[in-house]
Amino acid sequence: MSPVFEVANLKKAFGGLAVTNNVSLTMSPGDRIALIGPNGAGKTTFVNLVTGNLSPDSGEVRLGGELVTKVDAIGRVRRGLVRSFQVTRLFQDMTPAEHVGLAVLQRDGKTGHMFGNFLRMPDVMAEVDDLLEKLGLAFLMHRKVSEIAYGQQRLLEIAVALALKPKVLLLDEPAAGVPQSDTGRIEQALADLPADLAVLMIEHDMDLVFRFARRVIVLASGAIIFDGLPEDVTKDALVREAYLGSYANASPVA
Ligand SMILES: Nc1ncnc2c1ncn2[C@@H]1O[C@H](COP(=O)(O)OP(=O)(O)OP(=O)(O)O)[C@@H](O)[C@H]1O
Repeated sequence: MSPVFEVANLKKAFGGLAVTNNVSLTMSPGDRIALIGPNGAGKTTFVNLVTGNLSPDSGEVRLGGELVTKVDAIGRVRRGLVRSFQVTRLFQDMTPAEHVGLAVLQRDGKTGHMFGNFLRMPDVMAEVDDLLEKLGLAFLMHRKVSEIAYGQQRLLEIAVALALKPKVLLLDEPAAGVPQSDTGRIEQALADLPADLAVLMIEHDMDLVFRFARRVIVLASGAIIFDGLPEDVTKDALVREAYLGSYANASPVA
């Protein structure tokens, strides 16, 4: 299958510190990849570089074969590279329906309607209903974000990302901060993501990594030190050394 996303020899340094050190990877439709690494390994910087929120010092990023290294973040979203919307970027006074509706309009280049009553547009509302229903949020679609639980806000991030119809979805710790009682809903949402979507998830929770990922990439000091199957990652000597044993006792779930 031809790759949907390619990163080649990406480099970024802050001052003298190489934070992204010659990173290359490819993703195909349907991939389920977990990107892990110790604190400060460079995971967030990598995501910022590929989404266009930071400029690399050198290297290339391609989406669907097209070189996008010089394309801005919005242009990359239009081409199908979407990062999960962060809770901190949700508007507390807006409703889930308004968030997802705006994402649908943005995707279709109809932001001129943003201040009209787009919630009366049947085609927009059909998509809003459908997505919020799938994520179990339909019952509170007209409540303010400030009134809904944190776990529901994290599900809303996923709904907003999906409204943009991504080909590649980057998820930054989708269950972080969610009470244990609500993580099942997030995991279900991850399991229900479209089969042909390529997903890369940054995650510290190794139980979630082993349940979600079919491939694991380990970043340490800005470089990829492992790219392979989940069942092999904890056996890898370089990975064990990078974590100094902190994850080495975790075991993959069959
Ligand atoms: N804008 C910046 N200027 C200078 N140094 C930075 C900047 N952004 C990140 N760094 C440094 O780059 C390194 C990698 O940071 P990054 O946030 O990408 O790591 P991470 O793997 O996402 O960490 P964590 O798991 O703790 O979120 C760290 O040493 C960090 O201090």
